[in-house]
Amino acid sequence: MEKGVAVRLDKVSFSYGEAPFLFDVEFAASKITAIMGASGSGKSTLLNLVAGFETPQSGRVLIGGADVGASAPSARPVSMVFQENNLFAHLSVEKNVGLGRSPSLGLTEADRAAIAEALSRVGLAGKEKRLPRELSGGERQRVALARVLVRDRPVLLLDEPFASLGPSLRDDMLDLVAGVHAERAMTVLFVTHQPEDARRIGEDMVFLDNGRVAATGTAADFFDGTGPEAFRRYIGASSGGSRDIARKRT
Ligand SMILES: Nc1ncnc2c1ncn2[C@@H]1O[C@H](COP(=O)(O)OP(=O)(O)OP(=O)(O)O)[C@@H](O)[C@H]1O
Repeated sequence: MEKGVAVRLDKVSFSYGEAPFLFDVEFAASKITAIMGASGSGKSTLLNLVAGFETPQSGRVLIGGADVGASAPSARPVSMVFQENNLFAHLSVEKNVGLGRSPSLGLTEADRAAIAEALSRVGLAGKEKRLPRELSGGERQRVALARVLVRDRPVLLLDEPFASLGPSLRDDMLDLVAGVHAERAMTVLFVTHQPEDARRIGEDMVFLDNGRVAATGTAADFFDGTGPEAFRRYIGASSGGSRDIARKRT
């Protein structure tokens, strides 16, 4: 099983035609880093640059020290889970997970065993033959996580994967991610709007503002009240202050 690897954006510049983004940041190997920032600050763009869905205008994306600039998304050592639309509607749960092993679904016995194990790990044993529409929103995200497990890449990109789920289900899913992370030690980049989610599983924090990295540090530092001023202002504005966040968890 592969261990996590550091992810570095080395002076990566990018633009959709308007205000430019400039990312110069390293995500530590085998850690869960929560990425926060106001809407439009560039969180999804940063993940898309790592995944290879967008191409830097200059600078380099390094994964485990290797420049992945020339690699297509499928060749990069990453898997990604989005807020929704992770699954193919016409394929069963089992096949959606199988795509993590083989894009053509040419599955070996060993692949099938890995798929069954992954589905069991995320609590979906017995639902292999269902179609995505026959699942709840939370179950669909479990299928996406099972696919991450069989894909077994050292970097996991999560783009608000549980944002549409209710709070208690969200906590269950976060605990599942934390459990999988404890087993696999992948490097996780976790985009979230929810300070309590970042606090629950985040070890490190990256705070974006206006297309740039405005602050980095440990989650403990960010949330104990001494974190960066810009971050305190952000969570103060979005959720009524950091002390409320501490309380919400208890
Ligand atoms: N495909 C695109 N074409 C043009 N502009 C885009 C595109 N995708 C994003 N943008 C713009 O780039 C900026 C950053 O978008 P991005 O999705 O990275 O922000 P975000 O921090 O993830 O926001 P949110 O929290 O709302 O998801 C926004 O101003 C957005 O409008």
